[in-house]
Amino acid sequence: MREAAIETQLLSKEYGNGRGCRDVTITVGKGEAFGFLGPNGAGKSTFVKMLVGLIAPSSGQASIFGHRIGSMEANACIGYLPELYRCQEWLTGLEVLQLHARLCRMDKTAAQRRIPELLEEVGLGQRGKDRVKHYSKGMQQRLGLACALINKPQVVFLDEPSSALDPVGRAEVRSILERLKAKGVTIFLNSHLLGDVEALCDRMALLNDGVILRHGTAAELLSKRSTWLFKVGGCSPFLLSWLNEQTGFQLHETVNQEAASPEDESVVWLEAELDNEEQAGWLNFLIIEQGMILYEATRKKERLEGWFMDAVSGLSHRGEKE
Ligand SMILES: Nc1ncnc2c1ncn2[C@@H]1O[C@H](COP(=O)(O)OP(=O)(O)OP(=O)(O)O)[C@@H](O)[C@H]1O
Repeated sequence: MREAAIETQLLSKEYGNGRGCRDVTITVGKGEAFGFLGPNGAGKSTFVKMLVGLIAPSSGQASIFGHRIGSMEANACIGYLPELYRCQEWLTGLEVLQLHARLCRMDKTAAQRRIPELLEEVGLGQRGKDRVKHYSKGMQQRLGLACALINKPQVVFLDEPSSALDPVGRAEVRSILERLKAKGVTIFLNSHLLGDVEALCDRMALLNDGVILRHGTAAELLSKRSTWLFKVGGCSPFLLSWLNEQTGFQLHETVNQEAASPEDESVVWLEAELDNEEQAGWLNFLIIEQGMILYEATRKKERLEGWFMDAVSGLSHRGEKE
């Protein structure tokens, strides 16, 4: 077990209106990228604000590298990019970073060395002397990231770092985060971009209505469901219902988005949700045994998106009520 970077024990925040988050217990290992997911109003920002010392918990405990959250020692280890970050538009990128370096009480010479390297790191190497008001949203967001990284934090908390960015901006932020992770920085990522979370994060938790519903690695969370596709020739409605009667798998005809439609009308794609490979093997056997042709059997990669929708559908969540 690797050293814990973030540890929380029944951490709760209850605002005057009863909202917030409740009894959150998680551990994030050093160097790990942890994704914090949840619908609007689930309590993700509230949780991060407690960890970075901006709001006081109502109950519970938490530490960053063993230091109590909100303490000078804990704050010295962290970087934070808040949601909808705005910097002073009248300053240049360079000046914004100088300001943050001063706020971190960085030594002047160290700051002089660090700032150009950081601007380079976030792809603003040529634009440091331009005023922020002339930056695109993507550039402002990358400058925000640079501010969060000024003190070479061991842990960075990023609250929706890619919201409001176009696909190019998102890809840029994602590659900065990948480089940070490769350097061993612990990343705590609040995001609605499930593709980014799936690609970057080692583990993730799903928060709804202030409580954690599930947590684990993507493989652990997604392993329970898997959709299989079978390309079958010579299938008829009679054979399809026979297969369903035999197996109870609710096999049905579908369109495979990732493959061209079969030219021959007697060839179809069949889809079923299966628990394991044995069930797929059994279906392969029955298809062939009944004289059909099995061209292909493939497992569709489950996207986190589908899992997220399933996990929160039918549940009340606070975003709906607002
Ligand atoms: N200062 C506050 N006072 C009262 N209620 C608050 C306060 N801040 C947040 N809330 C409420 O607490 C709940 C959790 O809010 P929070 O911003 O933490 O959710 P979130 O998961 O980050 O949402 P989003 O994805 O929309 O940013 C919401 O119902 C919100 O309205």
